Amino acid sequence: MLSVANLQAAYGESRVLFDVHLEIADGEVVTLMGRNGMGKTTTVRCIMGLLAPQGGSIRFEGRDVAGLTPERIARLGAGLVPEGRQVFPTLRVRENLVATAANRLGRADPWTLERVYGLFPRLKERAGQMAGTLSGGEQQMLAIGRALMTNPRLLILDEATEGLAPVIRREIWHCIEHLKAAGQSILLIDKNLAVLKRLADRHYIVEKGRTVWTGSGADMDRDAERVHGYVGL
Ligand SMILES: Nc1ncnc2c1ncn2[C@@H]1O[C@H](COP(=O)(O)OP(=O)(O)OP(=O)(O)O)[C@@H](O)[C@H]1O
Repeated sequence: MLSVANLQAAYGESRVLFDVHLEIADGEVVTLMGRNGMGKTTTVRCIMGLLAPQGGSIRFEGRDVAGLTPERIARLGAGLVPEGRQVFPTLRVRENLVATAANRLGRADPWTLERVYGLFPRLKERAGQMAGTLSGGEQQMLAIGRALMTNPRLLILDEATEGLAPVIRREIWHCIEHLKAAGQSILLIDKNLAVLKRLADRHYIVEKGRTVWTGSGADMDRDAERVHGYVGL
């Protein structure tokens, strides 16, 4: 469903991505790992159309999407949970969720408010609360719920659990497991190697703007020293 090859990108004069590649098939959960500043968010920004790539290709659902607007790419079925959540702070929880509902046509089982509340009962309890007053973990749940309301074919989570309390992290991981079991394709960025290894089908590691390693969790165990070096453990 997603195929990124030889992706190159820059901020002004400063080249950041040199050769990133990654593939996600239907229903797969794939991770993108690497130390801070190695190019994970920039890769996501290119996939979502938030930054125009300087070279390489990005194919999503069989189409070349490099250079399309973020709106077009979102409509093709890419849903992003951005780093830092970015919920609408002055809208209520319920309003945040309905504000982005889309892509329902032709979906056998579209996401609804009730389904999101079923996944995250805390959001139901706080449906009338301003999103800006939620805890960090609740905001992350809301950001995930908001992305799901667009019925994405591919859900992308940038820093899925960063800065969250352990109990909330567990809830987020549980939710991702649930989505995976339901066949949702997911691109996951996070630093929790142990959980990612268990949860994801395959992994990609970027180092200074290049994909330097790819493999399964079992490959990771076999190649532990190199992998730990790349992810900074
Ligand atoms: N808006 C920007 N303007 C200039 N340089 C940027 C900008 N955003 C990111 N960079 C630089 O691009 C490089 C890659 O950053 P990116 O955010 O993609 O890394 P990352 O792997 O997602 O890291 P982190 O885990 O810290 O988010 C870094 O050197 C960063 O300083």
